[in-house]
Amino acid sequence: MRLVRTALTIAGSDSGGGAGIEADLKTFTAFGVHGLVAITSVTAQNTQTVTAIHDIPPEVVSEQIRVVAEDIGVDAAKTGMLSNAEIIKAVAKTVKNYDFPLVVDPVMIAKSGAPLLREDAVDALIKYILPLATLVTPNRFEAEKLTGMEIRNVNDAKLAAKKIAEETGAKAVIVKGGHLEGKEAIDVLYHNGAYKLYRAPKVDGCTHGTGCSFSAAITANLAKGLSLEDAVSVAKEFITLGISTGHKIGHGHCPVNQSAWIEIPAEKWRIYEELTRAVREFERINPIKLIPEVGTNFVYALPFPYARTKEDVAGVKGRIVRVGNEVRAVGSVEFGASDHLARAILTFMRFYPKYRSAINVRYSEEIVELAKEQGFTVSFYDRREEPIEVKEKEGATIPWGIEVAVKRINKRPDVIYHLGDIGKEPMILIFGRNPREVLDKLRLLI
Ligand SMILES: Nc1ncnc2c1ncn2[C@@H]1O[C@H](COP(=O)(O)OP(=O)(O)OP(=O)(O)O)[C@@H](O)[C@H]1O
Ligand SMILES: Cc1ncc(COP(=O)(O)O)c(N)n1
Repeated sequence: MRLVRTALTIAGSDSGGGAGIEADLKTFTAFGVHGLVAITSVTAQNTQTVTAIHDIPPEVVSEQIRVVAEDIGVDAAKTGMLSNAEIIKAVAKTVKNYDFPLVVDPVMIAKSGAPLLREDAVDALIKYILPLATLVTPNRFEAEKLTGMEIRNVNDAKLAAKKIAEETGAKAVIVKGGHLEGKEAIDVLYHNGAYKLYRAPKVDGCTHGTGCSFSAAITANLAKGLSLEDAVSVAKEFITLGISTGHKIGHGHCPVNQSAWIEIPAEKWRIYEELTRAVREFERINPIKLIPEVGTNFVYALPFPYARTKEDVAGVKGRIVRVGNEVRAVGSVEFGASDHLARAILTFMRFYPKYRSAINVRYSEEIVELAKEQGFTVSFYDRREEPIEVKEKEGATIPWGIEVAVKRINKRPDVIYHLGDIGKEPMILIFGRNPREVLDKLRLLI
């Protein structure tokens, strides 16, 4: 028996790696599904434009489907850019020979505005492909084209989803809300005579390849045996994360980040292990004199572009404190466990993204002097110079202070200190790329 699930994408290639089969394969990988491909068309494309389209002969498209289906087996498939009526007919004829679920993303126009389906092929799509669909995933404009209706809101989307299902014989339809007005991206699923809404906050980010990646995520999860409703739920979470964490590459619409889905959990585990080890080492060093009244924290943030809020920064729950003659971590390493130091590292990372770890220790003039003698770059901020509007804003002091200290010198600081204020203990912060580097610097100060 084959243990790994497989998903097939029948779609066009995007040389920019943002949409099409490239997006589909990355998405399949993110879900641990083995990806198979049948390329329909090769596009010369970047984030701004499509400059050339070379369609693959229909019999070659069919043959790609046949060979993988017969040798490897297909657990679920999707279609993307089908380009012309001949390819559509060939794909329909071939997929009919198999009984895998088929997700149809009725791709018509690229984000950049280029047509990806010939005008005269829309009828063929409706006639030959949609009746075979387990699910059709039109966006607002595609749903308008398929129904002839105008879609402005969720109610219109509901009517359109039902109309497409009833008129084409598709088993289910989801009208996507990425292009509808409003603060939320609401997708409307019509399946078995009932509606289900999928909601997510509309995020500012990278949207090239959203439709491809969303339908590929549904396909991967159908291949893994999830119900249609559950597969859509996971895909919705996946696409929202992918849009918000997209790398801003190119000069047009930047692409969805499919790897965030696996990279973030993998990085979190690595961070947890490294920081836990470093905290144990810190306890072993037992630097009693370095522990401030408020305790020490030791933090390690997710890499760029994933470090955004304190929940993306690991720290020690309850901090590290003095217990008699010993230095002890109160709780274990957790994401979201630090507030102050998390804000400090997030600000530092805006200037030096590779410097993801920090520790705070008791202030003393000797340590600042020792740091300078060791050749560390030292900077500071003065809480008494904090502007009133910053003082009044909850949680704004530390980001302000770190920014002031970083900008004070034109070199990356290893150490930043402040002398405190009324009711605020003075403090020294040590920065490094990782907890090991922070500990190495700290050792030189003992
Ligand atoms: N800015 C956004 N924030 C959150 N979710 C979004 C955003 N834009 C689109 N989505 C979601 O992404 C998925 C794809 O929807 P969209 O309407 O963008 O598809 P599409 O237009 O077919 O994409 P493409 O243009 O890549 O083909 C849907 O779940 C949609 O709700
Ligand atoms: C080969 C191919 N397939 C699909 C899309 C649609 O994606 P988008 O609308 O995000 O550009 C594309 N641009 N290129």
